[in-house]
Amino acid sequence: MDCSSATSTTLSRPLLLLADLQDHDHHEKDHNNESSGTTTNININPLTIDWSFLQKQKHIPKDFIWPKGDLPLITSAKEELREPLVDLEGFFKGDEMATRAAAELVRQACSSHGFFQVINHGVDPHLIDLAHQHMESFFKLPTSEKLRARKMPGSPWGYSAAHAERFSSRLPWKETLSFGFHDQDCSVSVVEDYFSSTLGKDFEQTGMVYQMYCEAMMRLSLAIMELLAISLGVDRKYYKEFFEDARSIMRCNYYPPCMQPNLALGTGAHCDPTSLTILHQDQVGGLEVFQNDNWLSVPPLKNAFVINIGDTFMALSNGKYKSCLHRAVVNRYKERKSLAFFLCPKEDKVVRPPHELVLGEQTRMYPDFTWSDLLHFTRSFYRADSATLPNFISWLLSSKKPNN
Ligand SMILES: C=C1C[C@]23C[C@H]1CC[C@H]2[C@]1(C)CCC[C@@](C)(C(=O)O)[C@H]1[C@@H]3C(=O)O
Ligand SMILES: O=C(O)CCC(=O)C(=O)O
Ligand SMILES: [Fe+2]
Repeated sequence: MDCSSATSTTLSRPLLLLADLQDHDHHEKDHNNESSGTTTNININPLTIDWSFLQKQKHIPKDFIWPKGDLPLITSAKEELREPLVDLEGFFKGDEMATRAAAELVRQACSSHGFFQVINHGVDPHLIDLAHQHMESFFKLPTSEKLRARKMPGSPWGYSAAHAERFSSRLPWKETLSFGFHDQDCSVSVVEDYFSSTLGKDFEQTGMVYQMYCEAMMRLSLAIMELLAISLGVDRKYYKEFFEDARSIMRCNYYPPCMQPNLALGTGAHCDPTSLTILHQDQVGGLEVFQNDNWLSVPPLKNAFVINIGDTFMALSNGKYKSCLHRAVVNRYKERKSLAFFLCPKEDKVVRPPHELVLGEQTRMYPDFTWSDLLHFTRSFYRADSATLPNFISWLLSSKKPNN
């Protein structure tokens, strides 16, 4: 995308400042956080946030302050997650010995905390760079331009500033751009169509880049699904076939610098409700994983993808693999960006583990459910956090009770 052309069409930028607006009735009933330190008492305009204005303030608005128990102990130097790098080269070549070695690393990591990293993944490094460049260009646009892609009520896709259109406190210190991906109909490039229809001709190249990026993510996802099946000792096609008509979510995360990083969070502690996340972070650092009762930082590796197990795959593994608890912290000086591809099954597919994992005395850990039920739950009733799945199952079972 030629950024100058994008800015040349920029409308005269209306001064979109924080405005005192009636707080929206969000689906989340927030409890205002009692937090230490002076706060800027500005009502967040749910339609937009002027980050350049925000960053000039000495204190962050109260709605961005998280409860003490959620906050990073900024004073402690973060211990790094010592995570094996799973080399996929041998697996891609069909080398059985290398495949078994990779599967064993995956099994150990996923049985404990659902997180590993992969190298020699086969994704073109230039495509990854392009995806980062276009993400940078988009988030650097004037607010009025970004708002042309803003999430409309009822739609999961589009631009959001701090999810201020959904939540009224514990706002994440981030901007996001989310869109859907599937490759069932080869005649349609869903991502290209999304960018062209939402943002116009100037974003055709961006659409092409993210279409190619999502196609690469899909290929890698299916390869990892085969490796996960091997590591679990089940039919190596089971998960690949389950996800062949996947309807996935692509999300660009942009975390501006924050003047009070010890009071804010870029993304609060959570397990992804989805199945598998393939994340590429820039070189700034800020991703943390909860392991052995500790928050550990994940050092950025340019040639690696972060892979984490989500709630839906935990159910697909009958609880053998753990949904990874993670978060993103922010810092005072450097913006941070990450590309997150969330693999999701087709909405109406019943999430059920392969029979090999439910043999004999092994009971089912979770009832049957569909991804559309879980997605609806996170969009309408429950803000995804570290306990989404158990709360979802309670909600699902109670909604099925005959007297409901
Ligand atoms: C299905 C999804 C919901 C979220 C995006 C994908 C997978 C991760 C989820 C999320 C990032 C978990 C933390 C809270 C959340 C609201 C966020 O900070 O963005 C979640 C996403 C969402 O609901 O939009
Ligand atoms: O930005 C990151 O490093 C993590 C983002 C994340 O966990 C998410 O978007 O689900
Ligand atoms: Fe996540």
